[in-house]
Amino acid sequence: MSVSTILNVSTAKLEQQTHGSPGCALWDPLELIYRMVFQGFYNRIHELQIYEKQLYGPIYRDGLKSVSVNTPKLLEEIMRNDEKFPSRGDMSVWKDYRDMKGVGYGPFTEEGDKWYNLRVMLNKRMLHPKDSEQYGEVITDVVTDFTKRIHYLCQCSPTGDLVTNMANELYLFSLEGIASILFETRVGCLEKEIPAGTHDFINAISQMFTNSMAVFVLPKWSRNLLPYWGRYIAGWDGIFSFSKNLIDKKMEAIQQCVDNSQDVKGEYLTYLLSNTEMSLKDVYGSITELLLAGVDTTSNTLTWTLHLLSSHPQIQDKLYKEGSTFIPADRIPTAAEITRMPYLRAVVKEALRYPNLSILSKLLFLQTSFAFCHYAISHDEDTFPEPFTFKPERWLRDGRERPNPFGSIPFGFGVRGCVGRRIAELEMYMVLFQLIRLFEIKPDPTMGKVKCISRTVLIPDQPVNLRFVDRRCENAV
Ligand code: HEM
Repeated sequence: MSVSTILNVSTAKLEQQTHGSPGCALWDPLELIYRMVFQGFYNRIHELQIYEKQLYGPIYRDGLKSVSVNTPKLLEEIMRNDEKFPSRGDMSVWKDYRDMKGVGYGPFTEEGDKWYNLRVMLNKRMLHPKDSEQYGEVITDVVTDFTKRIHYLCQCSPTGDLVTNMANELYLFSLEGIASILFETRVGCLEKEIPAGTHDFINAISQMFTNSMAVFVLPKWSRNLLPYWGRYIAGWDGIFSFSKNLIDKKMEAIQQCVDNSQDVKGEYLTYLLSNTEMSLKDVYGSITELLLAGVDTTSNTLTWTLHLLSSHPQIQDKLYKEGSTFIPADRIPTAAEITRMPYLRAVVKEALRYPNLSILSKLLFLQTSFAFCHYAISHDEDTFPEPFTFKPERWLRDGRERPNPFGSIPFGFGVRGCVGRRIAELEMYMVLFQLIRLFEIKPDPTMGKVKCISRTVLIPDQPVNLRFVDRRCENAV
């Protein structure tokens, strides 16, 4: 059955048509529990998608009553019919905190025309490919500090070149990067001693996320009986108080300039704070949600990319050669230059497809809840020959046939797509360029084979350690 057929029938008709017709299974919620618990798919949701595709075909009604879609063509057909105000699934537990404390909504929690108006303002200076160029210098400073930290960590390691738990280091890098753009100030994540306020903020984010699943699944009446809700609220309190403090400081600085008749200079936060259509409450809500969206996503992608590069030395070599050809060794590339490096772009695009950050997304469309199985889609054999091989070349624009773009949409698509895409890409290109220029990255021989496990995103099943062999020492030998 094609998606257009589905879009043209009512939900009731869909029930009839999917029940028992070939390729369209309507399976029981109990089957889902069986798959998760007894077949062990609990932390391998991505593999479950491939398994179900083989069983039920490209489109079927799943045990949660959503219509699951798992080919690029069908995904494209639905996405291109998207509504003006697409809905982001259930964000009620995030909204509960904001309603309770009278805090503003941001792009994740806002809906309908309010969401649309917010996005119109947030997109400016962020979403256009050229917009990220203004953040080049800020990111270069963060990258420079990060490479110093890598040198320092290597020196502290017994072999002189090992960094353990890269995900943790890249989390600090991503938080410092996005915070320095959003707050227009550094927050000290890459210092040897992380400042206490920043440390508390990192703990608050972790506390909020750790308790959110329990808060989401447990009934509301249990909130005052069990500890999760209290911890979840305390997490959010810590997150908002950190953001508010930095935004208020910026506001004071702007006010001082205005009082002294000086020009107000600044970037994103200054623009939002000076925007008369945005209340201070909107700014607190939006900046906080942008911040949360921009840390794990970027750091997880970087962890996978570096792991893949360490296990594919030929690809790493090509990347190094591209960098040396494009930019002289004594110069750091500008944001405009780095976004023009085809192989670097292809490596990041392939890393975003291959372990695949976002495995599942939901969309409510014409009263039908769709579940897009991104892992199955981005491993579709017709679109990606050898889908389980890391092959950046498939994305090069050198005359070869390129895959259907809907085969991999790591940043989403359309008006509700990722607002931070250009910033994330710039951060990733910059830090990868510098790391590959300075080091040859090798796997830690004591580690076993790294597999993917599914949480909200796909993460490695063990801490990823890497060896950073200084290219200057190598060349000297
Ligand atoms: C590798 C890094 C990143 C990836 C893979 C990623 C991916 C995504 C995806 C898949 C969505 C959902 C899109 C949809 O529903 O169609 C999204 C939404 C969003 N992202 Fe990102 N993101 C990344 C980095 C960032 C950064 C750095 C920021 C902040 C500057 C950010 C801010 C947001 C926001 C605010 C939304 C919600 C948009 C809305 O609902 O209007 N993301 N992102």
